[in-house]
Amino acid sequence: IEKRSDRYSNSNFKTSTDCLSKSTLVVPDSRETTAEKITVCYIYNPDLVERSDELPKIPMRASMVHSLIEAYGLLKHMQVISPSEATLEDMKQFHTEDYLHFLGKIADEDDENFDEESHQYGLGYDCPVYKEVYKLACLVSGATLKAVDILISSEARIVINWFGGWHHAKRDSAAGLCYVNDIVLGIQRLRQRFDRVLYVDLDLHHGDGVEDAFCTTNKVLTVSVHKHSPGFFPGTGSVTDVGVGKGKYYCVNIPLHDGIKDEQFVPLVCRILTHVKDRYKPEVVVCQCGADGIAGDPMESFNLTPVALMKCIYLLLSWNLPIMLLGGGGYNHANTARCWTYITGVVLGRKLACEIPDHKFLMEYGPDYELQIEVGNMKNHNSNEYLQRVYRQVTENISHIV
Ligand SMILES: O=C(CCc1ccccc1NC(=O)c1cccc(C(F)(F)F)c1)NO
Ligand SMILES: [Zn+2]
Repeated sequence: IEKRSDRYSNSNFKTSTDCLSKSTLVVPDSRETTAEKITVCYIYNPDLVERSDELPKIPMRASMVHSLIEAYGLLKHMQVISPSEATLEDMKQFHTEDYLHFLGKIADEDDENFDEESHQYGLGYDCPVYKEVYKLACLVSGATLKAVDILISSEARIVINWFGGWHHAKRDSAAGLCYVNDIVLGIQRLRQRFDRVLYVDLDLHHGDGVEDAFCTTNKVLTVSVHKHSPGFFPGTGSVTDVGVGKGKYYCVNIPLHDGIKDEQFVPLVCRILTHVKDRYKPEVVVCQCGADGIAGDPMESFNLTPVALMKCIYLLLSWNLPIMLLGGGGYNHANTARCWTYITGVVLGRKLACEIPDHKFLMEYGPDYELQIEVGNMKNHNSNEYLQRVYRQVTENISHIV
């Protein structure tokens, strides 16, 4: 029986010239083990995907992610769990009644123009108003809450919800394409069972909605690594942003500039996460795996490959704590599907073929039709001196964690 500490142990962390990139993690094919002892739950149902497909700015992305995971034959190695919709009561644990009622009103009344009211709830250009938005909010929140229930009941210790991770939403408004903050709702519920929650945000953007929700408490430690440049959304998340009151030093921000590559990103993030683990001793981990920092994303910011995200997640998995993996940004839909499918494969300890298998969306993966993503070659504005300075400031902040 393969133990989790074996599957994700560093000794297993072999790199090899696999198709994904020159240094790729190759874990022993789990067929070698007599039986998979590690249960991985995958949150999915057709409604959740259909509604997520309707999200403005990422049309059909959810279907592409799920279809690629299915095409690689990974569903049979996971417990596929169908979530129910969150209730108004569930969402009121974070969001205001006014905001939720407004979302609900959009669904009920027809083409009444909500223009003036919309803006006070952050709806409009960045977060377009659309009829089914309340339904989406219930499904997405329900999915993450279901994932949390699985961790709380110890049914599994690894749960994946690629349809969640909407880290910008505020208690009384939508923001940055996020209509409901499923992550905050999930962490609030985790706190009913776990004393110390670690939140890690790997998305290109600062996880401001989650940080704001927990910046005054030491019961949730948020770590966000993100692009931090003048005028880049949301603009928060500087290294001096450490939290307030009892939460002071329990917000960790790793601000980066354009062009960072795996080789700089992985050591910086993994060293910081290791310091955080040693000092904070979290009991459960939530990781937002936004893929808009991957090379080829229209955000055109970072030069990461999926291997970078995978190596950070692999470190988190090696801690042998209950963990929830969530989606997030990612606007090159094929690359986002490639990234999250690759991560799903690694979590399962399965090597994936380089060739994208034939499936409904195969044409989206041309012209190479490969799982690998070419390393980006945008100019790197992160000097080693800059990264050293950030690392020193962050570790100095972390040293105050008791
Ligand atoms: O990815 C995000 C939110 C990104 C965002 C924040 C605020 C306003 C708009 C956006 N999203 C975009 O700008 C966006 C979304 C989809 C596709 C594009 C594209 F133009 F880069 F393709 C851009 N958070 O993790
Ligand atoms: Zn993002």
